[in-house]
Amino acid sequence: MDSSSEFDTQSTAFLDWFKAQPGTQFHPSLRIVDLRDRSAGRGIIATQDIPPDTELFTIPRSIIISEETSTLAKKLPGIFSKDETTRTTITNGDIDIDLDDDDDFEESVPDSWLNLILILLYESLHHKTSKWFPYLSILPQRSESFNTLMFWDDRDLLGLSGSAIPSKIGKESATRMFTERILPVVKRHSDLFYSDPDSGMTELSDTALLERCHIIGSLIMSYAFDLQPDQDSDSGSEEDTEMGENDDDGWIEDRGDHNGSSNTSAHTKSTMGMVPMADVLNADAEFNAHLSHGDDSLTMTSLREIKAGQEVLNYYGPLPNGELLRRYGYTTPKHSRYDVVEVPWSLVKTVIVSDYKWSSLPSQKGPTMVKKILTEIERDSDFRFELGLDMNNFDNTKDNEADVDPTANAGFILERDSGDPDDQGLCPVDAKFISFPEELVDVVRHVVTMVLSASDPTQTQSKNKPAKSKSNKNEEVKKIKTTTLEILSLVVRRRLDQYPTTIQDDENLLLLDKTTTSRARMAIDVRLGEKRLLVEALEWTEGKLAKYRE
Ligand SMILES: C[S@@+](CC[C@H](N)C(=O)[O-])C[C@H]1O[C@@H](n2cnc3c(N)ncnc32)[C@H](O)[C@@H]1O
Repeated sequence: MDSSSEFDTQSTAFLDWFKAQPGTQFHPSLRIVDLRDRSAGRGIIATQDIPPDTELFTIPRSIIISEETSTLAKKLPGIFSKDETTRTTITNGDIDIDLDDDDDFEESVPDSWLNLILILLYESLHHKTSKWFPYLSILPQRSESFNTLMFWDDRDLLGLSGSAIPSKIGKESATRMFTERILPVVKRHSDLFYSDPDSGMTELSDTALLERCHIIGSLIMSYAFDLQPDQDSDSGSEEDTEMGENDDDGWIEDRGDHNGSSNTSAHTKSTMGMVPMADVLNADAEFNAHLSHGDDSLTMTSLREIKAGQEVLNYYGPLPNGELLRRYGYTTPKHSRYDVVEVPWSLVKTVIVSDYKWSSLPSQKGPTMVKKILTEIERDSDFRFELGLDMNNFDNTKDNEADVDPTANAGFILERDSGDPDDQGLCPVDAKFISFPEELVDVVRHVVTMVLSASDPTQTQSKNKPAKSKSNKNEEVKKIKTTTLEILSLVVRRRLDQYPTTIQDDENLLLLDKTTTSRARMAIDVRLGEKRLLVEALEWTEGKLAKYRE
């Protein structure tokens, strides 16, 4: 059988299996299709126009793979008990494992992500006899099937030089966690995990098991859903929850980050599950379908009319392309509205101390004075807190440095004002850069004020200095503002310099280089999007400066 007919046969077997499960529904105007020609795997399209608010498909909770339905969870109740005695906190790509006093973590792995890895590991080792066999058959099972950053080699990752995204892959911390939390469970219960005589599977080596854990971990990251208890019984307005909006901030995202790289605690009340059919949908920043979580079933509904031939699209959240690539292994033009650039505090400091020409300071003493002011700010924990320099908000690789220098991981995130998608899944307004992060502006302004006043003779001389006139004061405020903007402009330029290629290079590569492989192309999308954001920030800053200079 050639690859395309095998692909279609598996899709058909899966659809037949799905329809045969009690409680499922599948709209007759939908078809599962092969989108591999545009590197999008399987997807679902409408075969006829589908009106808004139509139930596209319904998935009973009984066919979701989760702790509630898994055989393994029933066989090892101790491990899957809700009585949690260990805690895994995931922050910025680093994972702290906080073991119970008796260190008996093996019998109690509470983390919903780890639980689902164990469950899927068990199901994959019992593939042929699993009640989910047709579903498991359409899920990616080999590392070559993934484009998520976890599986990129060093050469692929070179394409992302300059971007902060490679520092968030977290492969080592995931390996450590699998070694400490998954492998001991599998070894202790090898009779269960390798009990399927049809699989012909002998016990896997540690290396092979770890490889499987990475594949399943990545599968969960890009396919699993956070299962909310029952949205319909929420206290919020029913219409809102049905439309998939929560009360405070718009769209509920079905997916958390389960690879340890956002400020997500993996220790949440909701469980995670693999939801057949819902995970056949691809997604984009503009989408036309939404999954709502009912008591007994989950329902995918159309948010607006879906024309015949159009793809049904879900939503993974307001993710920048770098993050979309890391978690899901693809990029789209629409997601670039959410692109971000990280600016480390160390770069801001270099600009303030070495790059910026402080015209009001004597040339020899200047840098020493600026350095002294910065050191005082950094030493004072109140100041650090006030100016946002206590944030360990990115770059998980610098743990040891953080012990010595509490500002080692501090930084700022530049982004556009992008708004939320509306209730039809559309983004009606263009995303625009409208300001630097408040903390960055505050800290630069603070340093500027201190440096300027330290170098102003009227501030440092006598006790009976003359009171400043109003116009002098205005001049002073203007000087602080322009200096702050000039420094910010330099910061952006220096940040741009950190990318080995220019925007023009990248645009030419996209247009001219026909040999560009798909990973190389996605890397260009990420770095180009980030550089375009920086240029927008630069133009915004220069526009402001021009106004002040007038
Ligand atoms: C939940 S699955 C969707 C079904 C998937 N296409 C398949 O063949 O099984 C998520 C994965 O689909 C792919 N995907 C989702 N949306 C996409 C898009 N707009 N363009 C390209 N690939 C997409 C990515 O590989 C992602 O990790």
